[in-house]
Amino acid sequence: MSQLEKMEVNPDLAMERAKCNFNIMELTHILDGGEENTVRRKKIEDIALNSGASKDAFPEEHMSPKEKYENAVRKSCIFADLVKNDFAHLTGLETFGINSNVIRRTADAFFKEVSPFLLHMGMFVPTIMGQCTSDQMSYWLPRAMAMQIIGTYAQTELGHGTFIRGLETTATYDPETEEFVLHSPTLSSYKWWAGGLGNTANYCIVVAQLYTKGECHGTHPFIVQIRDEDTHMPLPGITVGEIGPKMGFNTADNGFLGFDHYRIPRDHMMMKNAQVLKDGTYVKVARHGKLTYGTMVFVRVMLVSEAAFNLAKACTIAVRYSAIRRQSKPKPDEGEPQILDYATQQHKLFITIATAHALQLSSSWLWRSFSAVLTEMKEGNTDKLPEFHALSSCLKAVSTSDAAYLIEQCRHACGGHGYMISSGIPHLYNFVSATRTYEGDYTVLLLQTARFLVKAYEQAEAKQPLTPTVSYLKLAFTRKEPWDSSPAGIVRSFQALAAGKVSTCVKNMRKRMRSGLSEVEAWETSTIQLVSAAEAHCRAVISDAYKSETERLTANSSPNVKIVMEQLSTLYLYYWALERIGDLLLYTSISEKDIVELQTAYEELLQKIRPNAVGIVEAFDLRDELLHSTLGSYDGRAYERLMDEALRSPMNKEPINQSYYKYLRPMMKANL
Ligand SMILES: CCCCCCCC/C=C\CCCCCCCCCCCC(=O)SCCNC(=O)CCNC(=O)[C@H](O)C(C)(C)COP(=O)(O)OP(=O)(O)OC[C@H]1O[C@@H](n2cnc3c(N)ncnc32)[C@H](O)[C@@H]1OP(=O)(O)O
Ligand SMILES: Cc1cc2nc3c(=O)[nH]c(=O)nc-3n(C[C@H](O)[C@H](O)[C@H](O)COP(=O)(O)OP(=O)(O)OC[C@H]3O[C@@H](n4cnc5c(N)ncnc54)[C@H](O)[C@@H]3O)c2cc1C
Repeated sequence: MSQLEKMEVNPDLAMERAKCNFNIMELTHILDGGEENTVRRKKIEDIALNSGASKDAFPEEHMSPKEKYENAVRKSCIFADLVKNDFAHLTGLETFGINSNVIRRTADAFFKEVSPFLLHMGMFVPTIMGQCTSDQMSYWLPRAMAMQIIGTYAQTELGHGTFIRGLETTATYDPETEEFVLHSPTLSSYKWWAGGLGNTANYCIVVAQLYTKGECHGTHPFIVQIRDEDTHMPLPGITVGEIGPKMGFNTADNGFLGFDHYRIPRDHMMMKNAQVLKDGTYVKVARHGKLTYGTMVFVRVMLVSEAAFNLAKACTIAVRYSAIRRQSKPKPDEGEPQILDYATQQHKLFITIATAHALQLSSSWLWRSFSAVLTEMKEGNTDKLPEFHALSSCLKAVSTSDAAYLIEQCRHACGGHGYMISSGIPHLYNFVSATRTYEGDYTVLLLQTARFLVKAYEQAEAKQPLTPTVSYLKLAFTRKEPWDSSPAGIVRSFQALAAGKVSTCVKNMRKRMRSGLSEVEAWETSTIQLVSAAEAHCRAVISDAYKSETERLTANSSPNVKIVMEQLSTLYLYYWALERIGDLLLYTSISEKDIVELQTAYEELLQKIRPNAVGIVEAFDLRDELLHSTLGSYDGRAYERLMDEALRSPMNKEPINQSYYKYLRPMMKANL
């Protein structure tokens, strides 16, 4: 038995648990969306994690890139089998993986980085569901679900990721053979980045410019076989490989792909939204031109829950560690305090917890809106798509950006030990910082939201009706918002601030156009302010959703759980009001006295949250297997775990490394 298995819980952590004054499990149920969800999640975690299949005999950090990948494939196959045979019925979905936070969450115990199947589950299958006709779906979906084929999503090229209309891969229809000919005309047209493409996938969705009868109809998705189903050899006309080491995602075999006049059958074009008939006639089916971008919108919604989940992991690690770490001696007569007692540490960490709640609740709210929009779209009504695109774009941008910033803050909060891979935080940061870029870069997505806001502002100006998430824009045409420090008052101030910023942008653009700039130039020169306005809009949306979801979810909860949730949602509002003081001074009547009072109220709130901090993070109910952390484990034995990990390092397997004889000894002897 290792020394660790004999260890008891760290006494500081035991003391924190003893003083928690609310029912932790009740909060867990709320965060899980109900007690029955918690029960089902725990069952799934027990099946998957108690088997020990998620564990590595040898630490992954010490494997070569190739070994890491092979180990991730091995575990992906075990995990896929578990999902299919042991708990697919418990997720309530015939399909596995899709929209299932539980499966997503459980998978993290198996992969410190990511599974090479992530894109299969996260984009290949959803694109089949969203872009195929029912005939196509009944052919492809069962094969993909049963993992008879493994797919990925190859849209981005070396030369273009953001600007989809600029993609260069061509799919030219040949009516003679009823085939599309896929071709990569330039180096910059090579597909680049798709997860699982390097070595794992034998199929992929390729987004290419469709040509038929000599005319280009823009980008469309195609299902393309790239490797032999038996030998796995790349097929003739296909050049495929892996793109090399990255900051994170190193077990995802992100790949490149080129086509040399490669032929696929006509019906491998995904034909739900547009079709090419046998004779080459192009038929547009969808009522909205951007429905082929549907998978990206779906994944953007998913990424808001991803941000919340990874933030929950980071703050669980950092808060537990801050409870067991003692440092400095501010009072000479007393011992060293737990670092969690420092106000500055609370300032770093409690906003992280509050943001995890804010994003999780906003994400549930966003999923509900998404389901409603999907239902309407199935009935042929796409009226809500522009608003939903604007909403999902800004929420994806702001949630992933906030999560990356706050995970880094958690690393700072763990001092030097947070820099260790074994703390778990570097992996979280590397993963989440990529989510700020992929599926639409932060700035680019906020500018999409800004386009919608500017149009909505013009509607407000013309006294036309506004859609719900922007109805506050009418505040831009009223007097300065009076400052009110209640939660509802702060949400209103954030709305007034966003409305004021949108109004300033529009006025600046108009002024620039009057001075001779074209509309495009006026937009371009205003983009810094437009990004800021879209961020302010998103902050107002999150604050509003967080506040109202907290009220809804605590309507019948026990008093102490209600207090804890309200404290956190108020903390979120105070924190962002203090961060945006300059803007509030411009767009509300906030005074110097109000600001001083707000700062005091914020600091008092940190103290109120402090006694329950460990209990609050433990309500995320993250098992040690999911955290992969020496610093954040349930027993709080961080030092023993750090030492245990150090001793597992291959660098400590021999008392003298051979480089001593080869290099160090000759050098030192020569210098005698
Ligand atoms: C068994 C083991 C398995 C273990 C696994 C565990 C289980 C896994 C389960 C689930 C996991 C879930 C997690 C998922 C993670 C997935 C990982 C993903 C990895 C990364 C993948 C990628 O990155 S794929 C590539 C994504 N690329 C992008 O996002 C590109 C961004 N660019 C764009 O979106 C667009 O080009 C643009 C928005 C920037 C502009 O588009 P375009 O130039 O075409 O349009 P216009 O500027 O002309 O605009 C015209 C008009 O249309 C509006 N519009 C644009 N986009 C949309 C849209 N999507 N919807 C609606 N409307 C849109 C635009 O605003 C304009 O409107 P106007 O009214 O004219 O203003
Ligand atoms: C880990 C990871 C996994 C990925 N997986 C996949 C995958 O599976 N499949 C796939 O198809 N793709 C994938 N991608 C690609 C990803 O979707 C793109 O990298 C992303 O959309 C950003 O596009 P880009 O690289 O072209 O960035 P660029 O657009 O070149 O961005 C560079 C900079 O230019 C700025 N910029 C660009 N356009 C504008 C503009 N109009 N206005 C203002 N600023 C602008 C951006 O804000 C950014 O600061 C992945 C990427 C990563 C990092």
